[in-house]
Amino acid sequence: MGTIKIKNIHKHFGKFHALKGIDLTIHNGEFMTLLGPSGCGKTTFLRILAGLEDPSEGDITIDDKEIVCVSKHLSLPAAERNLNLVFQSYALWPHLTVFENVAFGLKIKKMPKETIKQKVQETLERLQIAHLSDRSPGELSGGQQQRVAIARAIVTEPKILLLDEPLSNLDAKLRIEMRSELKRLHHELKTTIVYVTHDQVEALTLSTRIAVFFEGKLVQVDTPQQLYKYPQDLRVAQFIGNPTVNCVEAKVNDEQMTISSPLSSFSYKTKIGLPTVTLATNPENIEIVHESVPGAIKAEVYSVLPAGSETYIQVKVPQTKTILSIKEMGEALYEIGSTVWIKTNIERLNIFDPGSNGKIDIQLRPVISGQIERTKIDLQLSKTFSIGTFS
Ligand SMILES: Nc1ncnc2c1ncn2[C@@H]1O[C@H](COP(=O)(O)OP(=O)(O)OP(=O)(O)O)[C@@H](O)[C@H]1O
Repeated sequence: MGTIKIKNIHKHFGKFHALKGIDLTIHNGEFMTLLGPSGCGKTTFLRILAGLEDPSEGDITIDDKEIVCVSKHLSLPAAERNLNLVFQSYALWPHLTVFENVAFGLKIKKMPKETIKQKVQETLERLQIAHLSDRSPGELSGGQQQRVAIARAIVTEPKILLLDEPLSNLDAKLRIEMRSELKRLHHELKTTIVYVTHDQVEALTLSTRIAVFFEGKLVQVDTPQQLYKYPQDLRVAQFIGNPTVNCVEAKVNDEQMTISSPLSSFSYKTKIGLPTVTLATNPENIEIVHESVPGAIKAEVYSVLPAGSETYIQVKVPQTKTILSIKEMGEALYEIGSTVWIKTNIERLNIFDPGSNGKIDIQLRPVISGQIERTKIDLQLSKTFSIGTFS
């Protein structure tokens, strides 16, 4: 078991309010990633979980056992929390061999020699480093050292594993390799993992859920799929996705219940009460079409970036100078400067209040004019939108 319940955690460093009331439940066996830009408070939060830092306010329980309760002046020492922490810098003991590094925690627990030998051997094999058993850390590559650090953390079978940017010192190829190793390990061990990163691809690929931090606050906790498709905050939308999400300002006409933007124009059912909103959509939700079909907008190809299995295309919407990113699978051949037509899937459009960054949940109605010059246009029929004609 390894369920962590965190209630109303605050952390002040002098006058600086680093964590501002964090509430989060991490379920047993979850791979929970703490994601956010540099300085948002992820590491501080992890250090509080680990017992390396005390919060200024709040409670933490692990499997209903209180480990932190500031009002009762309670904070269990790190060693009594049944968790292990792996740092970004592997922090291996340089004078000990790989075997001795991994065996250390078991020796402290005074396990019999034979049991230690067997457990260490099993763990080294699991991480595919058994052949390096007699080497010292100085004789290992960065990736091998990282595996030793992880082996050392899991050999004692902690309920909870805390990982602080464990892959950030590895090169791009090794990072990808280690990502799948970590995912496989989590699947096999079923340990609760709390993982800190500022790399959104790492978060999306590894996690069962992601907790996104901004400026000391938890902004959204969701599965990677939900977070990517339905960000609840504009900052989350802008942080997740590669290439980054397309954001455009759109004018709201509450009298006519219409929103017009360089991306798409449509009507809605309930008043918004704001003069402008921000529309956000991921690059794969915009399609390049080669003629002026209903709902399409004229644009000019600005750049074409082939990336092997996919192609990133940027287009400029002439009247507005807006540049949009589009992702197409496979090889896409477009001439820079040529005219294309683009069509946005409005079902995959998220709408935000640019003031608060919060998501606006409004019921959208059909595209009323796909073109910047408003011409009479037939509306598309989709399962959620009704048919009609606007002029
Ligand atoms: N001991 C400290 N004293 C004062 N301020 C601190 C201390 N530790 C952290 N901070 C501040 O608290 C904020 C959060 O820091 P933290 O290390 O948790 O951020 P982070 O999200 O992990 O960033 P990064 O990804 O760069 O590691 C930062 O503004 C940092 O400067």
